[in-house]
Amino acid sequence: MKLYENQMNKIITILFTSALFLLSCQQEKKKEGDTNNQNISSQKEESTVKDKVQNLIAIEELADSAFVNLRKVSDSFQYDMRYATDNNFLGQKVYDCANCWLRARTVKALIQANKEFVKKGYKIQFYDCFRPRAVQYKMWEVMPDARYVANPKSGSIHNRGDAVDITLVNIKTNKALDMGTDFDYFGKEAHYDYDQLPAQVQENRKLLRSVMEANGFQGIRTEWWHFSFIGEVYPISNQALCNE
Ligand SMILES: C[C@@H](N)C(=O)N[C@H](C)C(=O)O
Ligand SMILES: [Zn+2]
Repeated sequence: MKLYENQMNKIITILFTSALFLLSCQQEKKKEGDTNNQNISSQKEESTVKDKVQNLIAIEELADSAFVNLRKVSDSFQYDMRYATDNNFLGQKVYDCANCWLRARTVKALIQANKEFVKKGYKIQFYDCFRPRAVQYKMWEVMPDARYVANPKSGSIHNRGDAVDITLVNIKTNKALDMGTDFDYFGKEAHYDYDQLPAQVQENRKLLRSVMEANGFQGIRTEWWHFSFIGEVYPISNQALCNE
């Protein structure tokens, strides 16, 4: 009887130990699986980031006069391309595509300016970049006043790919800073030197202008949003807005 009990105990112990062993093997396999899944998903994330960086054009390698689609070079900017909508002073959509085309030298300077804004918690939002001359003619028909629209006969710096209409956006709230008027408000309140505005608005305008000037741009007195890159005046271009 004693012998039988001993043998039964041995069998139970062996069965129990084997069960434990099998269980721990299964858990180990599951852990391995989890780690593999984690590795695969982090590899995926890494390659998405890499693809993003690799897909961007290296601006440093381009000639200053080359035309660049800003979205292909950097993802650090924001866009509200008004002429590709009907929310503008013309009351109609005059661009088929909301691309921001500019000369490479202007893009380089904008990237530097934006880095300074980002350090302060803001980033550039574009209203307009390169503008076809045909649109300049349409604008002049509606607003034939050189304080607000450049005469299409001589052409705007926008038509040459070296001017931008911009504001600043708070990175945390994604809201545009208060500049006192909307973009393309053609009146004295939009003049850079108009001083009947809250101190904060005047500070916002100053911040925008000081960083842009420090990076090679020149503003105009009558529009707080307009900046031209200072340098050789390049010819008027026929760059197509809808190119990739
Ligand atoms: C129309 C306005 N956004 C603008 O850019 N005006 C300047 C003076 C221009 O046409 O060059
Ligand atoms: Zn402008």
